[in-house]
Amino acid sequence: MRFLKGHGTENDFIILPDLDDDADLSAAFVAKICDRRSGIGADGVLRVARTKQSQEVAHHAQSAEWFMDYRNADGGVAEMCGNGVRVFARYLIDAGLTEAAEFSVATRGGVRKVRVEPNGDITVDMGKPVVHGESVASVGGQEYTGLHVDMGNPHLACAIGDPVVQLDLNHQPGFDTGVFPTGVNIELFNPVGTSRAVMRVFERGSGETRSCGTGAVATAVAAAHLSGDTTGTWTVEVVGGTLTVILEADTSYLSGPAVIVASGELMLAE
Ligand SMILES: N[C@@H](CCC[C@H](N)C(=O)O)C(=O)O
Repeated sequence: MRFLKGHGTENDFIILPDLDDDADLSAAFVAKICDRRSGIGADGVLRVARTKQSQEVAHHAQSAEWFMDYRNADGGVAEMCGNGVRVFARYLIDAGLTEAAEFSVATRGGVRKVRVEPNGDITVDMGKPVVHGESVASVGGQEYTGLHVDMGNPHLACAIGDPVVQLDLNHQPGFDTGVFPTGVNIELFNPVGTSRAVMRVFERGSGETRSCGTGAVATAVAAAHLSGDTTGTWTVEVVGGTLTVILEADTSYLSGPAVIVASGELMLAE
């Protein structure tokens, strides 16, 4: 099986072109190839399939030719991945599977519009974030209150006073399983002024990653919320780089770099 490797602000993915939707990826196989010692190593897998041939999203075939089938590093399925969509778009362009500068990608969380910027960055229309209220995460014995934001996938974005660089994110943070029965992506951030945040993230199914696109938007929403705002432009600094988030009344945008760094033949079998 052919694979490629790419990343968006160091949120890294294995890309599996499966254009006719023939592969049946097991969770164990995904976990095996994402293992950083015995596999290729990645935060997740982006399987590329034709929307019309993928039963679970075939109803989106009129709006988007390609389906991003996203899997976390533990093999679990997720609805959306913001950096994943950007890297997926970069792959479609590089592989000549699309020639347009603006196109749509189908995900389990809905159809996402993508645009290539003149500087090569890729912007995704992430849709309208849905704010559900507050909940609590616990990290290293400390409890942090945050905002529950739905970006197609679940997030708890917590503004904290302690410097995020000092957090130990080697272990699963605690969270309210009554509020998040299928797990949650937890962002911890330090607001800097009125339009910047420094963020770390512990992703559902992948552990601490160096960036998370849906998490960056959730962080911008939570940061804006602190000052009673719902719109504005935010710079979100993650461990692996910098993302720009624009919050509008009806939608949100995520922008940043996305690159393909390698391709090869996978020797590991299902
Ligand atoms: N890294 C992603 C989010 C990937 C999915 C997430 N771990 C989940 O389970 O919801 C991003 O860039 O948004």
